[in-house]
Amino acid sequence: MSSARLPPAPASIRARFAALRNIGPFLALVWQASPALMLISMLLRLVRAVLPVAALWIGKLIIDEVVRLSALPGHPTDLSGWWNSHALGALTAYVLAEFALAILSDVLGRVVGLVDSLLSDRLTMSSSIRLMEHAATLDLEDFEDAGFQDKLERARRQASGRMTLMGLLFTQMQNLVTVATFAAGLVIFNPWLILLLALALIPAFIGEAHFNAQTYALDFGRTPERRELDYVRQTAASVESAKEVKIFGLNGFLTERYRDLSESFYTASRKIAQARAIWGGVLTALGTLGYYAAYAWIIAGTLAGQLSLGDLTFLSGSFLRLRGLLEGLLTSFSSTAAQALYLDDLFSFFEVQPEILSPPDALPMPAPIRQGFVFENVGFRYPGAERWAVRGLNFTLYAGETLALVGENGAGKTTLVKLLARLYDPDEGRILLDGQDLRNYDLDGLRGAMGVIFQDFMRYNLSAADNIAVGRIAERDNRPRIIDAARRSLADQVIERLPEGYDQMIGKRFRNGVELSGGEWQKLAIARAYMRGAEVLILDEPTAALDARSEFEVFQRFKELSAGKTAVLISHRFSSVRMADRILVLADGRVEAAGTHEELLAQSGRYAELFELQAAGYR
Ligand SMILES: Nc1ncnc2c1ncn2[C@@H]1O[C@H](COP(=O)(O)OP(=O)(O)OP(=O)(O)O)[C@@H](O)[C@H]1O
Repeated sequence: MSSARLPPAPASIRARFAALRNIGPFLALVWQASPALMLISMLLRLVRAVLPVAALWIGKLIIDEVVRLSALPGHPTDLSGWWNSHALGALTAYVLAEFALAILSDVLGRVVGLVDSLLSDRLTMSSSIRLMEHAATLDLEDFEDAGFQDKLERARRQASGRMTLMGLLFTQMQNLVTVATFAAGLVIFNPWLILLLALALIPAFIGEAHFNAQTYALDFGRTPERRELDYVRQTAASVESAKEVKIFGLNGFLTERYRDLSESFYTASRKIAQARAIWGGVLTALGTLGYYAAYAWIIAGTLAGQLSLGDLTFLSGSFLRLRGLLEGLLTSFSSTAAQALYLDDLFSFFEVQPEILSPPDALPMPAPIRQGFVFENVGFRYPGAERWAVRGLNFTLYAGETLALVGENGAGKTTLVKLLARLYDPDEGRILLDGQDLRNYDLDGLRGAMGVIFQDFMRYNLSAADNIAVGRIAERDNRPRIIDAARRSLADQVIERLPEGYDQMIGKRFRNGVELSGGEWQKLAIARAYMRGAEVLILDEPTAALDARSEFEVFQRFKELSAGKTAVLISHRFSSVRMADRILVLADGRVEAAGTHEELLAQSGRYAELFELQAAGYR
């Protein structure tokens, strides 16, 4: 939790400009989201960019024409007189043109808004999908790492929340073109004035850049706390936690924790906001000074007769707009750099690469498996852990046998299963499958041939049918296969009682969802193993909540139905374990003993001791 362990936040202004390198890849991302929309947005903005200078120029022509007409000797004094004089042709044309420009600008504004919002939706969608797709390729080890979780969290926020960057960039490009057109007009009168204006704005720009960097550093350094904040808020009010929160009266504790965390957030960001407001005010005043110096020059020029009244309005209008535009450009340039820093998170997430991969010339998964799996001196330590979870593990899982794993909590049973499914690779030794290292096989093929139901299996808030179909999602529409799997795992009896049967939404998260008991959930989960139809079936204690009769039946069927398949089952109930062909007793990450139920009892070791303990409980 300490922020001291975090890498230093890139708060310097140099780092912020370095982050601008992300703009290119970002625009590529926008382009991939929808080339057509991006092109339309750019073109429309280009047209919109030149409209302000055109409108101002026509305004100047109108004023000069009015001044010229009113200076004509013996000119009419009322509107009908003017109308009949036929002298208003040019003026009428100017006014109509100005009107048409105003309408065009409004219409373009709306269309650009629409196109941008569509494009931004597509961008959110495509980057979220890319994020999900990339996350799916990464290792389990990555997900169990807190630093990775922080990175994922920041990338997720970037994918959905930071899409303002797109609008910001596009508007900046449009404003740049507008600035160029105004500047081109002004350069004719006096180029030094533009320089004056630009110089006056630089301090405000540096100020903005500085405070944006501080805000980012704050956000960056506090990602772990923010995750905790979200976690506390969710725990205080979620279906999963409501029971315990009520019974243990945790509400006050959680609210207090939330308050403490968010108070410190608030204090830190208030400090930055206050400093930004004060400094921003002072530095902007400098910019205003530059503007009025230029304004004074224009007025003096008009009084001296060097500039017409139309020139005066055009120039002062241009200056006013230019000042606003330059100020906007400089500050938004700085916030673009800030947003680009956040992009670092997204792109650096995309750079994380999985380590558990298929080799280039991967072996196909053998079907059927002929010899089985051989663990040769296998050792594994979880990342960052001091203790070995398993070490010096030597045993064979023969093809076609049903092997039970027993051992006390933390003995390494689940770890062994994770190694078998290559969710992790061993740090020492190797696992052979039919004589070849497991790492030489095609990873998708290997995982596809395994059906593992973990003790902490997922409770999907999906329909009953889909909860089973996840075992082999490609067969989701194969209802007979789903029903068959349910029958084998005894889940059919649970589903029969649901008001909408297989189409019943399960879980309390969505409307019309029905909650199941722990044991009923387990029967659904076990059906996934049958749905999978895999060659290697592994049940890692997903039966703990089943009543004694159900567990007996489930394992009895499991034994029958997995005939000819390689199967591993983990259970703390000896009545189930004894059905296995062979039993491995694990202790402290090693195989302590192996044999059939009878053989192990005869050895009078840990197995016999644990069996006796359980049996005594029933006498
Ligand atoms: N993700 C993890 N990160 C770090 N250590 C872990 C992780 N999972 C398990 N361990 C550690 O590895 C050891 C073996 O755990 P494992 O889950 O394999 O035990 P188990 O025999 O399945 O226990 P149980 O009967 O309680 O399910 C334990 O000491 C545990 O603390």
